[in-house]
Amino acid sequence: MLQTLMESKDFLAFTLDNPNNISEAFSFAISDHTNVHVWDTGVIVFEPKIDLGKDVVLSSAVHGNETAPIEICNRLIKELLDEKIVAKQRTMFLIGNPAAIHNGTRFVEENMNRLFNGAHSKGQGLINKERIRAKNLEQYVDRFYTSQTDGRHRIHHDLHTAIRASKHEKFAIYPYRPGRAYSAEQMMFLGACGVDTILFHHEPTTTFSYFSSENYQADAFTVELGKVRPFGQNDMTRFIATHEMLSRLISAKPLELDSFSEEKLNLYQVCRVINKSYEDFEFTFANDVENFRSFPKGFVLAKEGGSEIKVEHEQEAIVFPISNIPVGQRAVLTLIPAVNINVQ
Ligand SMILES: O=C(O)CCC(=O)N[C@@H](CCC(=O)O)C(=O)O
Ligand SMILES: [Zn+2]
Repeated sequence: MLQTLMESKDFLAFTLDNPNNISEAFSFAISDHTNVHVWDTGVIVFEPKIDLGKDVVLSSAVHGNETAPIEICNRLIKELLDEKIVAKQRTMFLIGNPAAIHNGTRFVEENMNRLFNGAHSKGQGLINKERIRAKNLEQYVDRFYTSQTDGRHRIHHDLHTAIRASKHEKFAIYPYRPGRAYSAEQMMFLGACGVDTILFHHEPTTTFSYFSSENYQADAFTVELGKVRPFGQNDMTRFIATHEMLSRLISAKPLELDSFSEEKLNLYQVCRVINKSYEDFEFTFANDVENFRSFPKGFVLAKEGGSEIKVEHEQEAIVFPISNIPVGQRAVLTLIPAVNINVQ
């Protein structure tokens, strides 16, 4: 297996050749500076012999058809294996759902980004591969973060692309983190990646980024890097800044971040999570309405079960509208401008 990987240095191809598992974990060294461990299919850890105190998780393909993040991560892995860059921070890459990548779909049986923080084992339990994989991914994150002594800086960027086009092309969701201030430095890092818009979530979720944030106090984000496209159709020039900043992060090159100012970013707080309660749920607006489109008070956003769901604030912007989901799941988030955000 090592030979196959090192011939191509293409970890994505290696992962897709082994979509369910690998026969056994393996390790090797890059020159005398980095140990590399492949713990499972889609799971590769770079451990510098001397690191500078950060534990960085970069995950992609939690949704299998969101290809741009997979290409960005695969390029970084290749550059590390080729020694074009040298890791100076412990870094784990996770390719979340290889079977869904093969399928070219968001998921095979169940949306994996609703299965974290233990949700995989609730209800009917570990009944499908996505539930098992979500549980395993949690265990890899746990092993990666807890195998070190305390006091390290834990970071997790869970990289996605959105189904719809967005008024703000790149944006991040900052998971709910009661009692912890939001990090000015992390937000300016995202800004330097071209991610100029942050949504502050207001309640616990079952997403991968919330899992790392809540359980390991990681600076964790769901990062949306643009609109979903199949392999070969991403304009990789749109990700130059993101690639550059992630490369600097893991190789501990100067980040040269701007000082934080609310004016430099678009800051929204989640106002309402609207779940689908009836099978006949439907939006009133068209499929090509962009994320962050704002609607006035009283506007009917959706209809279901004979009633109307209306905008309640002066203006609410919508993000992630989706109606072909199971009853009980999130159909859309509404946003208002963020106020009184505790930033340090
Ligand atoms: O564009 C969409 O409708 C969905 C894009 C996507 O996968 N978003 C994530 C956001 C996770 C979060 O809220 O942190 C998701 O829905 O899982
Ligand atoms: Zn996604």
